[in-house]
Amino acid sequence: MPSPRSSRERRTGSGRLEFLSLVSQRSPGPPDSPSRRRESGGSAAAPLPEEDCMKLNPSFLGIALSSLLAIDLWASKRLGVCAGESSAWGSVRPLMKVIEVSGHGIPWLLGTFYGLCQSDSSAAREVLLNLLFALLLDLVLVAVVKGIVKRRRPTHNKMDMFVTISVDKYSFPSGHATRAALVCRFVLHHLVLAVPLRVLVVLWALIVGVSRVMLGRHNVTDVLFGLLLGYALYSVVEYCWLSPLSAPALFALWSH
Ligand SMILES: CC(C)=CCC/C(C)=C/CC/C(C)=C/COP(=O)(O)O
Repeated sequence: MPSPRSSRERRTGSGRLEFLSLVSQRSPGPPDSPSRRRESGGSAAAPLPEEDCMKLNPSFLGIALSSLLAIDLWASKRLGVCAGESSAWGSVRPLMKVIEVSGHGIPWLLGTFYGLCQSDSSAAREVLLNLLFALLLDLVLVAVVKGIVKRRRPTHNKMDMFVTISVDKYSFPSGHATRAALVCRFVLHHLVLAVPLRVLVVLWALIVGVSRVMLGRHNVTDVLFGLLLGYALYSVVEYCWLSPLSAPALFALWSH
């Protein structure tokens, strides 16, 4: 009966044992070709491609991210209570859609542009011009991140949104959430409002965020990241603040 060792060892003329590597016994070809798989007979000795090894030994970060993703998908599905007319809170869907329009890019862009054309004080023009710049920057940033991440919207989402652009088939981050956080910080910094109104502005931003998940448009992490991104974006807008001194040509366009 041949010993198990004999299949992997060969005696040379000098009597020394020469170890044959399994790799050298295999036929040439790509590492994971069907012929190679057939020859190895699926035995445990065949080395795995590097990416498979990584799947078998996921890092702590990998496990944490997969768990977060699983919780995110589960929570988003449960919270998507207005995703359709027949959903648990389907009757609230029309109200959620009004909130959706209140955070949409078109009314904000058109409203700011209209205000800019109507304003007769240079201080108001400066604020509105910067708001317009902030809204455009937000649209571009969200489109770039959506295009890079390419995360699909939740499967329970009904794609019946008011005016979208091509990247809006993706969900990460929520454009409504970034805009709500950005506009909220902008308004709180540049408009003198009574405390109840300031509270209302913050509530509006939070409700816009929550409504994205309830409508089934987004997962929870899309909205949380969107709110953070919009919050951070306001700091960029403040840093790049346009004034008659820094952008005289732009202000000359709007002076009557
Ligand atoms: C000037 C210009 C290109 C305007 C485009 C305005 C527009 C269609 C914005 C899209 C707003 C939108 C539907 C964002 C998606 O929000 P999510 O919260 O669903 O990510």
